Amino acid sequence: MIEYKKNVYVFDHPLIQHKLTLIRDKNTGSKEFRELVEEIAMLMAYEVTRNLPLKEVEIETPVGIAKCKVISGRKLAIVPILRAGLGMVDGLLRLIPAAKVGHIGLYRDPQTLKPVEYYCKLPQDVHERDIIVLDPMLATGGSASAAFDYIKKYNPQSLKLMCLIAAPEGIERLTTDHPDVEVYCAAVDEKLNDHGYIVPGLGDAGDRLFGTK
Ligand SMILES: O=P(O)(O)OC[C@H]1O[C@H](OP(=O)(O)OP(=O)(O)O)[C@H](O)[C@@H]1O
Ligand SMILES: O=c1cc[nH]c(=O)[nH]1
Ligand SMILES: [Mg+2]
Repeated sequence: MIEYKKNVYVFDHPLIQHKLTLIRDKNTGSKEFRELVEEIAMLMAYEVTRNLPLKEVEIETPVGIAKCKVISGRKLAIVPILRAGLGMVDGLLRLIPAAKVGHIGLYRDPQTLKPVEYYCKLPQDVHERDIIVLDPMLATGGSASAAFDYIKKYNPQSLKLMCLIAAPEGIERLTTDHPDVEVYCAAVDEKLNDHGYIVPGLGDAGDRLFGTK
């Protein structure tokens, strides 16, 4: 894991990088794209949960008593930004099946590039939870910033963003608006184009996941 700047980390694990290359390819179809996004999210979850606190417990094996470790009562919630964030949810739930799932519906207006909110539903006890927001693309950063504005009203324990590809512009915006949020991504690309798309990126993540367009 590389520290890109304070609170921004890039996962350089070979499996993550290999799978990211496959989803960037314009010839990768929706079925394979979906499977790969889920797999990358699962691999990223493995790294993101590295510092979860453990506590000691005693259990009885068939042979004797063992002092072992279990995760000590941290409560997690994952919050995909619709639509594209949905593609990452199952990857996280495979490793953290007890996590609650909130949803934030935002789409980016193609003209203004500003996020438009259309749905929000979070777990009731957000204030007790560590939150991981999921969205494959951090472009201008407007959508992620709006999502954290919303979630912060509920005073969660901590905030993380997991994305696949980030633009430098999005990182700048998010770390300025929300310096307390830890950002995890698999790549920081070159720039945004005139339509606010990440270059070289992977295109429109939502459309590629769901086969729209
Ligand atoms: O950083 P930003 O400039 O805000 O752009 C990133 C947002 O754009 C995409 O969503 P989109 O608006 O395409 O909606 P969709 O997921 O429904 O396709 C993407 O999934 C992010 O949510
Ligand atoms: O490159 C981009 C930018 C925003 N949303 C996407 O899906 N892709
Ligand atoms: Mg989209």
